[in-house]
Amino acid sequence: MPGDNIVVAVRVRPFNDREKAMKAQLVIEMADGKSTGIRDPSNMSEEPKMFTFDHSYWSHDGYKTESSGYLAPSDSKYADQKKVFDDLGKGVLDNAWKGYNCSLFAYGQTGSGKSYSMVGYKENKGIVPIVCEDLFKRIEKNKKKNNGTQYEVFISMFEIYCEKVCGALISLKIGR
Ligand SMILES: Nc1ncnc2c1ncn2[C@@H]1O[C@H](COP(=O)(O)OP(=O)(O)OP(=O)(O)O)[C@@H](O)[C@H]1O
Repeated sequence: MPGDNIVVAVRVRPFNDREKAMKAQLVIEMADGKSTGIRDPSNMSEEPKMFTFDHSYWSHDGYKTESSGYLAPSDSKYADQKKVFDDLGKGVLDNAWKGYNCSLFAYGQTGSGKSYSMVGYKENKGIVPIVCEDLFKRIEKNKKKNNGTQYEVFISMFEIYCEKVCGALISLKIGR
């Protein structure tokens, strides 16, 4: 979001096969795109504990799989990859163009959906590839307009796993 220094968002993904097989109970609710409620699974009738974020993305259900494989909203509540990019990625890109250093940080337990939101899978591209595509498209467009302008793009990507920091762009032979 341009103008904001820090934007915090949470996203709830669909149940995976393991969770479905164990008949996992849904304890999260998101009513208005900002608030996230968490219920105590041992006492579902109790009021949920409420938290407010810049964005609370409901991606648990309310989607259809298009023939391309893209998960598109079938319900207005569902936040697809485009919505997440429009809200979070576009601001990063706009600020990068203004010359600010920008960071995206995803946090969550294993399998919670960090890679899905950040990088994405196949047709469901995440924030990083869409930002890169848009960035290089805009560079190409500007290059045509301003003859001779040189552009340099620097990017770094890290994974912090079990408190160890690994460069995510280095060769697999050198890294993990
Ligand atoms: N919003 C979503 N919609 C549909 N599927 C999702 C969503 N988020 C995650 N998934 C699916 O859940 C699984 C786990 O997601 P992902 O790989 O992004 O987790 P992760 O947090 O990066 O895990 P790890 O820390 O182990 O790398 C994947 O199969 C992914 O496709």
